[in-house]
Formats: sequence, C-alpha cells, structure tokens
Amino acid sequence: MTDYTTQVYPVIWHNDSVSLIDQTRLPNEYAIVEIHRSEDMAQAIKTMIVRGAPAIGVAAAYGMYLGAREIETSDRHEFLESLEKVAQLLRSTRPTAVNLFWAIGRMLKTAYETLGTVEEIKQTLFETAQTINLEDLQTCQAIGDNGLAVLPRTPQKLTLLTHCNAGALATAGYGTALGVVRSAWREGRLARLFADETRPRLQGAKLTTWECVQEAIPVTLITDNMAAHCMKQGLIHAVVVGADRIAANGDTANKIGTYSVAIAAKAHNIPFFVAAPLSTVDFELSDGSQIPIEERNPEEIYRVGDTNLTPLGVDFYNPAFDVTPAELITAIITEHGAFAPSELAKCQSQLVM
Ligand SMILES: CSC[C@@H](O)[C@@H](O)C(=O)COP(=O)(O)O
Repeated sequence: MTDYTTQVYPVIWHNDSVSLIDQTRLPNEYAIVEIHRSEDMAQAIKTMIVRGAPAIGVAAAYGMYLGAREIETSDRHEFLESLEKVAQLLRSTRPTAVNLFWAIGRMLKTAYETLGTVEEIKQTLFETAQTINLEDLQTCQAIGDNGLAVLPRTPQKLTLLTHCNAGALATAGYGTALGVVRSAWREGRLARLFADETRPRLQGAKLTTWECVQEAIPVTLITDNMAAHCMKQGLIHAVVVGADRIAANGDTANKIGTYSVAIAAKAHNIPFFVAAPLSTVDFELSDGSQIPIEERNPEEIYRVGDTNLTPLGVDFYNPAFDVTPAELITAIITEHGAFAPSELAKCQSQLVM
C-alpha cells in the first residue's frame, strides 16, 4: 500500500484527552477542541464539531473510552451496565452514518470479551479506540489507491467532481472520496477537482476547498445547481463521493444532493463512484429504503450567519441525507477493492465487527 502522509487529523488522542479540529469554524479559523468526557464527545458529534461518517465512528470509539474511564466501580457487571448507557448516549447523536454504530458496537464487544479486571477492560478499550483510528487512516489510503485503478483511463489528467466533504476531515485522515482525489493528484492523474458547495451546511465550500488549498490541489467551487450544467459542458470526467450508510444491495445514503448528482451523471454517461470503508456498509439492511435519514434544524436552511432568508410563515423540510439507488453507481471503492454494487455482499466476511 502506498504510504501517503496527510497533514489533517481531525480526531487524535493527545494529553490524556481527545483533540478535535472544530469543523464548524473552518475555513476562517483553525481551532482545536479538547474533549475529556463522553458527554462532551456526544455533544461534539451532534453539533458537528466532528462530522463525516468514519470520523464520527473514530470519535465515538474514543467517547466510549472516555465514558469507561469515568465509571467508578471495580464490579464487572456494574461497569458493563454503565458502559451500555454511555453507548446509548453516543448512539443518540446522529442516526444515519452507520460507522458510529459500528464503532460503538466494536467497543462494547471488546469490553464484553475482555476477561480481567475493570482496569484491564478500560485499557483494552483505549487500545481498541487507537486501533480503530489507525485502521481508518490505512483504510482511506487503500481506498485512494483502489480508486486510481478504476478511474477512467482517458484523458490522462482527469477533472473529478465531488459533493460534500469526504476528505481527511471526515475520516481519521486522507479521506475516502477525497482520498481518491489525493491519490490521483499525487500520481499525476488529476487536472482539477470541482467541488459542489453542498447546501445547507456548505461542507464542500468550507471544508473540501480548505483541504485542497492545504495541498495545492486545483479546486473549482460550484453551487449545487451547477453540476449538471458542468457535466453537459464536458467539464467533468467522473464523480467521486463518500457515503454514510450503504445497504447490502449497494443503495447509498450520502449528503443531501448526492442523488441528483448521480442522476445527472447517468444522463451524461459519466461514471459515478462511491468511496467508502467496509464499516460504512450495513449488511443488515437489504436496501436503501431502510436507512434512517437524519432531519436537522430548519435554521440551517433559512439562516445565513445572522440573516434570515425567508419571510415568516414559511414551512421547512431539512433532510440531511438522500439515498442514491445502486443502479446509478458505477462502482463502490473500498479498502478491499472496487466492486459493482451487486458484488458488495462478497466482502461481508471481511468486515471486522
Ligand atoms: C468520508 S465521509 C462520507 C460522508 O459522511 C460525507 O459525504 C457526508 O455526507 C458527511 O455528512 P455530514 O453531515 O457532514 O456528517
């Protein structure tokens, strides 16, 4: 595997606590928030200080450890009961990204399977959180390399389009969709990235462009409603997006607006790739209709800074994700290779639970 380095690590263990890059403040301010308690981690996930499916999985894993270390008992049964409550608190933060539930489940399983004293269980939980973080970084690098193998061969230098931010900030580092973009850039296969601004929270405008600027990757920002036009103009060779939850048949939940990008790509015969770790696949769901879709505060739609955009009396609907049907997806790029959506089930046995 190529050993790339990246400068952006949104979740790290440092000074006996978790340091998060505050993603609500970028790009204007680079600020670190120190998290010492599981409750504060839950709040950070809810308020999107940390966001992006794999990153909230890593954050929740550390949240489980922070919660474990707050539990004051040496009785194993009492400890596990309290740890279940920590898990419940962290699970209640955001409903769509399955990595959150996967990481919490893996931490709980570790606790139940560790024989020994409560102190030993706590130590094993810490080590597991560190492992989940490191594994995600390696996984993203593998996704980047595997993506290179399936990108169109021509032209030699591609212009790619992405939606939202599936970058280093949304993972342990390096990124999934942006991991593919980074790998393409480093191998001389990228001419330019087009980034959708991604209303309403503007992760494309604020975060994806920020990451590109850090590494001098050429990036062009467009508003969401410009994507189809750019495709028609012949400006886009392929689309690469991340995912929050992929059902067993390949239907993929990702940031709201992804579905319309996929429809536009199909209409223009442009390959549409989903890049995600296996921990984003929910093999328990047969199709995308079963994926829970988070609805967020309408303020995200009607307010920009301190300014209201609408008159009083307007109703709002603010789903944070949509589901792209498998038939619109050319391939799903994972750490184990790229697969047609219908082939995804082959990988199930490789998912570490
Ligand atoms: C590698 S991140 C993949 C997805 O989590 C990403 O595309 C996305 O939709 C993020 O949504 P967000 O609401 O910002 O957490």
